[in-house]
Formats: sequence, C-alpha cells, structure tokens
Amino acid sequence: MRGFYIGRFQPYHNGHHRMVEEIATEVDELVLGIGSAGDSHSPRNPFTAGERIMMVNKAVTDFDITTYAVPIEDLDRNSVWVSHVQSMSPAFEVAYSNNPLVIQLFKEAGVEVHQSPMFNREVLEGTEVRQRMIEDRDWESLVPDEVADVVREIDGIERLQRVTATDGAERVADGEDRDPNPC
Ligand SMILES: Nc1ncnc2c1ncn2[C@@H]1O[C@H](COP(=O)(O)OP(=O)(O)OP(=O)(O)O)[C@@H](O)[C@H]1O
Ligand SMILES: NC(=O)c1ccc[n+]([C@@H]2O[C@H](COP(=O)(O)O)[C@@H](O)[C@H]2O)c1
Repeated sequence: MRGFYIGRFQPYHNGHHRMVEEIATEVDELVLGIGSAGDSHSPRNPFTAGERIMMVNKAVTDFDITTYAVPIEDLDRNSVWVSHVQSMSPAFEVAYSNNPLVIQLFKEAGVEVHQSPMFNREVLEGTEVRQRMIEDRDWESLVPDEVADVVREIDGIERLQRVTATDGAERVADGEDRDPNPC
C-alpha cells in the first residue's frame, strides 16, 4: 500500500521523522509532499523545494520504506487542492496529516486519512526550530543529522538570519514598529 504525507518541512524535523517512522509500519511506499513548494527565502519558508527534497531524501534512508518526494505548489482554491495533489503525486490509498484543513479537504474528497499523535510538540515544531536558528541556539538536536548537514551545506542559518533581518527592516519602514508616541 502507498501513503501520502504532506508538510512544508521548513525544515524537516524530528517530529516529522517520528511520524514517518510510524507511517512506515503501515505502508510499504510513501509519497512525501513538499508543500508550499513555490515558497522560499522568507522567515516562515526559508528553504527551497529542492533543498527540502534533499533533507527528506537523506533523512528517510533511516527507514525501510520506498519514498518519493514530490513538490506541491499552493493554489488559491482549497476546493480543488486534492485534485491538484493527486495530479502531481504517484497514486496513493491513504493520506497522513495532523493539519485540520488538510484532513478536511482529503475527507471531503473521499480519501482515507490517518492522524498520528504529536511527538514532543513543545519543541518539535518548525517555528521553534527556525527561532533557534535565528537566535544561534541549539537547533541541531531537533532535526535528523542528515538535515543538519544539508542546512550547513546551503548556509541555511545565514540565509534565515538575513531574510528575517530584512523583514524587520521592512516592518520598521512600514511604520509597524515605529514608536506611536515619538517625542
Ligand atoms: N511534533 C510533531 N509530531 C507529529 N506531527 C507533527 C509534528 N510537527 C508537525 N507535525 C505534522 O507534520 C505535518 C507537517 O507539518 P509542518 O511541516 O507544517 O511542520 P510544523 O512543525 O507544524 O511547522 P511550522 O511551525 O513551520 O508550521 C502536519 O500534519 C503537522 O501537524
Ligand atoms: N489551497 C492550497 O494550496 C492548500 C490547501 C491545504 C494545504 N495546503 C498546503 O499543504 C501543506 C500542508 O502542510 P502543513 O501541515 O505543514 O501546513 C502546506 O504547504 C499548505 O500550504 C495548500
């Protein structure tokens, strides 16, 4: 049986990895959808689809499962998103997600959906990993070693810090961070 698991994987972390480990007990092939594939170089989505493909492909060699990483770009219309996914992916019988919108869309399209527990969600969250990267705090312990290697290879920390700094400057320019009561 073939499954499908989509995430933004910005970056692919140990929570995703634990989920793939569980999924590997249920299916023999897994499509990893690289969500929001067109997004990169922003604080929320720093890594390109190609870089995320490197991360997941190298990390999943830990498991005895055949995987296919498929980039999936976002669409403005949620109502046709599942058809879009199906048009880009090898056929699959079951989708895995903990994202309420993704679960809803697959169920409405008649696709079986399995959820998993959230693993150590206090720290195993992309937002937390990126925050630690920005602040030069330990992020390596939250991702598979192969992912840390890819982030270093692409100078990912420097990129994330730069795009985050640029964003801050834009906010100031837009007036969001300006003192509302300047003397
Ligand atoms: N710690 C975790 N345990 C189990 N599932 C997780 C965990 N973290 C994320 N997931 C699930 O993996 C899928 C992809 O998640 P996603 O790539 O958005 O990661 P995220 O950690 O939620 O990132 P971000 O904080 O950047 O939104 C979603 O279904 C999400 O619920
Ligand atoms: N209309 C759409 O394009 C649409 C709908 C639902 C999910 N998605 C994408 O699927 C992925 C879901 O992953 P997360 O669970 O990581 O949020 C994201 O990349 C999200 O943008 C896209």
